[in-house]
Amino acid sequence: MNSIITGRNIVKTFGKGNEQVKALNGVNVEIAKGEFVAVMGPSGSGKSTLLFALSGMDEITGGSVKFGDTELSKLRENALADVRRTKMGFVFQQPTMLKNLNLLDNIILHAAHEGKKDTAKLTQKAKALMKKTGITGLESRDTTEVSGGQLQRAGICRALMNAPEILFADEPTGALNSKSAEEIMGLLVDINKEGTAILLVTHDAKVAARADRVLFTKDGNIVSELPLQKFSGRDMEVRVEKVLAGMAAVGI
Ligand SMILES: Nc1ncnc2c1ncn2[C@@H]1O[C@H](COP(=O)(O)OP(=O)(O)OP(=O)(O)O)[C@@H](O)[C@H]1O
Repeated sequence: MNSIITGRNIVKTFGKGNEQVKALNGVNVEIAKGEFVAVMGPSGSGKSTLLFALSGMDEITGGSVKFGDTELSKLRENALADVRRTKMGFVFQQPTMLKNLNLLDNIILHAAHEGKKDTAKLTQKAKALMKKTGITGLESRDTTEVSGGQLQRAGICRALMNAPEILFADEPTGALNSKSAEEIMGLLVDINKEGTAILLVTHDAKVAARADRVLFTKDGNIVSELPLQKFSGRDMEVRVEKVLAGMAAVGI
C-alpha cells in the first residue's frame, strides 16, 4: 500500500494511577494515499483519540505514527506544526470561527498567518473554494448570519486553503440536518475524488457508507474493518446495510 499514514501499536493513556484510561490500546492502522476511511465505534471507544493521534494533534504514549516516511513523534514542535498546517486539513463538528471577522476572512485567516501575505491570492483561492462548496455570495456575512450547513462549508474551505494531502474530519455532519449532512458528504466525496485522502469519524451509517473502507473501534482498538470499494457500483442502500451490519457486530 502506498501509505499516507501508518500507525503501529499506538497506545494513548490519559490520567495517572487508578484514574488512568487507556484510550488506545495497541492500534495498527494504515491509510493509503487518496483513500477515504471512516471510523465508527461506540461512544468512548477511542475514535477521536485515534484521529488526534494520527494527525499529530495529540502526543501518543507509545507506538509510532508515520506521515509518509516521517515519524511524527520525532519532529520538533515547529516542524510538526508545519506538517499539520501544510499537509493536513481539519474539519470538526462545529467550525470555530472568529465572530469579529466575516466568512471570507475566517477562511483565509490561518493561511494568512503562515507568512503567505499575498492577500489577493489568498482571497482568490478562498473565493474559488467558496464557489466549489456552494457558498459564493456569503463572503461578507457574519459567521452568525449563515446556516449550520453553510458554516460547515466555510469550515471545509478553510481546511482546504493549503491543498492538504489528507483531511481529518471529526463528526463533520454531526450538527447538521440530514439534507445538509448529505450535501456535505457529497462535497467530501468530490474532494476525495480529486485526490485528498479523508479520515472521518462518524456515528452515522449513511455517512460512513460513502467511504472506501470503514474501521470499527471498540475498547481502544480497531476490531474489524469493512472494505466498501467492491460495492462502489452498487446502490447506496447496499452499502448502508453493510455498515449497519458492521455496527451491530461491534455493539453500536
Ligand atoms: N483528555 C482526556 N482526559 C481523560 N480521558 C480522556 C480524554 N479524552 C478522552 N478520554 C477518554 O478516552 C476514551 C476514548 O475517548 P474518545 O473521545 O476517543 O472516544 P470516542 O469514541 O471518540 O467517543 P464519542 O463517540 O463519545 O465522541 C474515553 O474513555 C474518554 O473518556
